Amino acid sequence: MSQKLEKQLAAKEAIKYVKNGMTIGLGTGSTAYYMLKELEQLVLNGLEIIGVPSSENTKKLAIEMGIPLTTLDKIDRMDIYIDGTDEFDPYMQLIKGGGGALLREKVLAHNSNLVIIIADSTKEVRRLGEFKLPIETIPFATANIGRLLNKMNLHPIVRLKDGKNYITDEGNYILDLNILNVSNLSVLEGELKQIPGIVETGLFLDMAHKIIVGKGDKTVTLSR
Ligand SMILES: O=C[C@H](O)[C@H](O)[C@H](O)COP(=O)(O)O
Repeated sequence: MSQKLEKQLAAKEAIKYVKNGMTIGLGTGSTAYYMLKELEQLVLNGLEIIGVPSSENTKKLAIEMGIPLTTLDKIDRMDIYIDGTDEFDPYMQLIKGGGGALLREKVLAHNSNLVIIIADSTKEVRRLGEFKLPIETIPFATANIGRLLNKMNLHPIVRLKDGKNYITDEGNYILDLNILNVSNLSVLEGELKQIPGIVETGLFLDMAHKIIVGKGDKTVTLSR
């Protein structure tokens, strides 16, 4: 079964949690795209929901699909947040940010009553870290932070796009870190968040309430 079908199945399952009148945080990426397609259909069929997009890209797609939108400054909390992930482990911990949207995604997930992660089966790992950990840094401090993280053996790589620094929706840069040798990820999260100029990390620890995984022609749901 293809990854595409597994993503679609996971998205269809996640959408079952969406009810009339809900406010929904809309994730970013190729898996979240299928969730948007499901919502597009529900909205066409008369369901009344409001989405809060986690990126300019998702905002554009949602507008094209006719999904009503609002912004975080106009609401208190979201009923549900639905998004993909780059990796998840058996303890439901995640690495996100492969698409560079980690900062707004983490803000929305933090402000949602139910966080549902959708994934194809390739995203499942025994231990996080095959995928490099993205962190978002302010341009002013990125080179300095890079040198510091090198000394911490995290081998930072500045993310590029078309030969230039990749720029996030918040105008920041991304460093991708090798965390394979890190034994305690919550300690690492604390250390990174204490470095001025690091705005956010792609470690989503204890944030996912459900992970819906497409596996072949079925889905498996992990719940916290
Ligand atoms: O920044 C991007 C997000 O964290 C995505 O949810 C993540 O990269 C997974 O993307 P995809 O569903 O395309 O694999």
